[in-house]
Amino acid sequence: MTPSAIETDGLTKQYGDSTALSELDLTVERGEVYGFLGPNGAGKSTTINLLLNYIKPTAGTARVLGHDPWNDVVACHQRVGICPDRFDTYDDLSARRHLELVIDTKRADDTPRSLLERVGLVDAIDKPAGEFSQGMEQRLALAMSLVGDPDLLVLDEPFTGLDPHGASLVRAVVEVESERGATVFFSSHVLGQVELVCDRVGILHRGRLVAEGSLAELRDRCDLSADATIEAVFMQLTGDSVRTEEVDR
Ligand SMILES: Nc1ncnc2c1ncn2[C@@H]1O[C@H](COP(=O)(O)OP(=O)(O)OP(=O)(O)O)[C@@H](O)[C@H]1O
Repeated sequence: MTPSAIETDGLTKQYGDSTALSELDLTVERGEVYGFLGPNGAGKSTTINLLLNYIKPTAGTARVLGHDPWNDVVACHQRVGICPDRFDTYDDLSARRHLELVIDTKRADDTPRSLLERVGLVDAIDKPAGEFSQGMEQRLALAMSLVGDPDLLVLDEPFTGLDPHGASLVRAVVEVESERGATVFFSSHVLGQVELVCDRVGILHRGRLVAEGSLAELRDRCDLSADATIEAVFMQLTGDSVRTEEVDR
């Protein structure tokens, strides 16, 4: 049986007395587009950083494409495309060179030009990244995440800093990747965009997963009408009255 794209069991991260993530049980199936939502400080980046072995858990386990991210990191990263929330470019290197480095590392056969075409950055192919705007850096990071047709794309806040053209382009990339069979897992505060692309969303609040499901399922859970926006669902589930110990799937 093919393992799930992401599976966590009791995943927990403490910083001193403060709990950034508490006993997260999460399963993202292959081919899903999963939106990971939550207010500032909810634990979204902590979860992503744990899954990518950027930080170690205090407790719990995780599997990424069937691999243990802490003991099998090379196998994990080989088939995962990562678009981080903060991306530091090498100022003197061009977009082309950034992509060549990732293509070499992943032993992929993409070309920088074809990747940059997908993110609308081909005109800047030979420009030093130090001259890029924030949105251009974001597009370059997205192009780098697509190298080698990853089985799992992990996008941390992919819509941040993008104009409406850029946001539409990210959605198109997600759709193409999903049609290709890739799993897409992303965090976002841009709820309108999430609504347009996700099969399922999970909502984190104060380090706990408080709800998970399709938008229709979450509307039902919140007793909201069929035309309620994801923002209305989000506001209800992350209000102070929510009982964070309950996870409703
Ligand atoms: N290195 C650290 N040391 C101490 N506390 C940390 C550290 N990193 C994160 N935290 C805390 O962990 C909690 C979760 O942070 P995290 O960055 O995962 O939230 P987030 O949901 O990604 O937030 P945002 O939407 O603002 O990016 C916050 O309370 C944050 O202050």
